[in-house]
Amino acid sequence: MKAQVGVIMGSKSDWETMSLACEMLETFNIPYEKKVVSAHRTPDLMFEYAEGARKRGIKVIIAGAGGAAHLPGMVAAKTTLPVIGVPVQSRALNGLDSLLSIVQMPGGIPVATVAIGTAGAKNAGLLAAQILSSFDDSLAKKLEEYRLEMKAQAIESSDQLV
Ligand SMILES: Nc1c(C(=O)O)ncn1[C@@H]1O[C@H](COP(=O)(O)O)[C@@H](O)[C@H]1O
Repeated sequence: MKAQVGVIMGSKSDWETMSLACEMLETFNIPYEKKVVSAHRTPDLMFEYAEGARKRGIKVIIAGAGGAAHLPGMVAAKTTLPVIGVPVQSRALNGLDSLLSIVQMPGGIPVATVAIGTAGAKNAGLLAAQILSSFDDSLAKKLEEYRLEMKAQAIESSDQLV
């Protein structure tokens, strides 16, 4: 099936984080593609990817990068698709550098920035699913079920406070 979500990351070393976004997309049976693309190391490929994404049927892009994390913002500059930015936790500055590089976009070029690290990556997958659910009732239903399951687990967890 044709990919609806493009999951890109600055390096293979980001996969440990970005795989959480992919797992979430798999939970909701959303077809996706994954690729290493870097604003710094493969700028031409990044432009090509961003410019061609909509034409190829991609509806949402999830872009993760660490450190000087320019990838999400630069991809957003070259497409009008929604871009979700995942700040990967860096070793030197714990991901604060990644977060600030992604979140402070200039007016006119938005990136929906999630939290640092794996929790952010998981939410990025979920947010992509929620965006797609605006035009897909069966996906909206699956998201409702996911919420109900989470609620039941939270309520049950009280019994485990021993
Ligand atoms: N921030 C970027 C970009 C970019 O923004 O285009 N490309 C690679 N990187 C980041 O460099 C970190 C270290 O990469 P390596 O582990 O390959 O040295 C990764 O977290 C990657 O996202």
